[in-house]
Amino acid sequence: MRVITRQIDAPSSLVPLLDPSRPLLFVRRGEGIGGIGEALRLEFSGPDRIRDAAAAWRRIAADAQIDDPVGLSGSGLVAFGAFTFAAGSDRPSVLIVPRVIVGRRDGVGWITRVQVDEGDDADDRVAAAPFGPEYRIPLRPGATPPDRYREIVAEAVRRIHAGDAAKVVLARDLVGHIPVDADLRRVVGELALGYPDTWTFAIDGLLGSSPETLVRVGHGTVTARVLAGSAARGVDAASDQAAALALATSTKDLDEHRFAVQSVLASLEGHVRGVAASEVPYALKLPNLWHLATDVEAGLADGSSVLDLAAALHPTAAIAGTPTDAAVAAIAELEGIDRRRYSGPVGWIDAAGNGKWAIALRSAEVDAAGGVTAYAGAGIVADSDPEHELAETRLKFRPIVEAFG
Ligand SMILES: C=C(O[C@@H]1C=C(C(=O)O)C=C[C@H]1O)C(=O)O
Repeated sequence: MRVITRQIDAPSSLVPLLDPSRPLLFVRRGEGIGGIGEALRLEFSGPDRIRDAAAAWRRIAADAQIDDPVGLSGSGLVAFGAFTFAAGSDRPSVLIVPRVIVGRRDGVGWITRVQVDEGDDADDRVAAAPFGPEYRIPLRPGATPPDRYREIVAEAVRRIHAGDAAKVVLARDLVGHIPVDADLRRVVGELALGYPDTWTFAIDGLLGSSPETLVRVGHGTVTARVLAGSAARGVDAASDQAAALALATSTKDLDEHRFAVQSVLASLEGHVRGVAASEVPYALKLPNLWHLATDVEAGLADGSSVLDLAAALHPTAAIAGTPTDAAVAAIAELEGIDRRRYSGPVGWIDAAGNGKWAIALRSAEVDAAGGVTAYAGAGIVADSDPEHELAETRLKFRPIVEAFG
């Protein structure tokens, strides 16, 4: 592959530049990268899907000729990726190298062109195209309707009391249908506008706005943002403060959160040095929710790429549970849905192994026939209440329900 990056005037928004039916995007606060076309697409499956992708990418990156005078996070050769939550999903996990990548960071814009074969002329006209017709679709209960969700939460609580696991994250689904040729940039644009502090992504039909950073690597530094423990926002300033305070002092939520932080620290062990994480989590404010959050920072110790670390981290206790094997088995048995790429790693990696990966939450998968499946879940612990957990999933669906509606 020959890869050439050049500086351009920073585009005010990347979304209008993308392909309406196959947008590729990873942004936060208006900064990040978008992709057009596919120069290379690799698919992975099975228990080693992330590790296999990390190894394949190392070989591809080593062979590429890269001319990148811009040198910012996301410039040069980049692959976007989305991985399934489960090893046995019927969906593939993918790495996609676009033909053209556009980026924006610190007021600087750039364009990267990727040439695969000699004489292969990338169509380099990148222009904003007007959005297609408006559409608004409802998302309705899917394979796991609310009644069933209450039942499986109650069953998980019973199993936790019986000692099978300490925490199990259970999700349910909503389904809908968009018109043929619907412009997916509309949904992505809504998400980016409504949830600017989250990672807004669009990769291979997986669209969403996730507040949770699985892992980031850059300049030899590794960071993660662990979320677990949630509460509804208050209706006014006083009740909102009270909700945040109640969350930050709730034993149930602090327990749930501790499991998630411990799983991240244990997975990073051996790969990092000098780990810094706060003793107590803070309350992270989103438009729809409060979350307990812990930011983790460390130095990279072993030359791992961001995908190597994603492979080590996935699935964290934030989206699977504790202990991992028992939680994953309980999820497969109780949920009765294929999570596909929901709660899997989603993000990008560059030729040096740096990159940014989020956990695909607050998201939906759009298939080729226009079928939409959205997922949201909640961490179940010993004193979880089914009605409360159901209400929490409703709040977590809000970004995606509103973006499609
Ligand atoms: C499982 C989801 O979110 C995860 C579970 C949380 C919780 O149980 O409190 C909070 C944030 C995420 O780690 C989801 O959004 O679907």
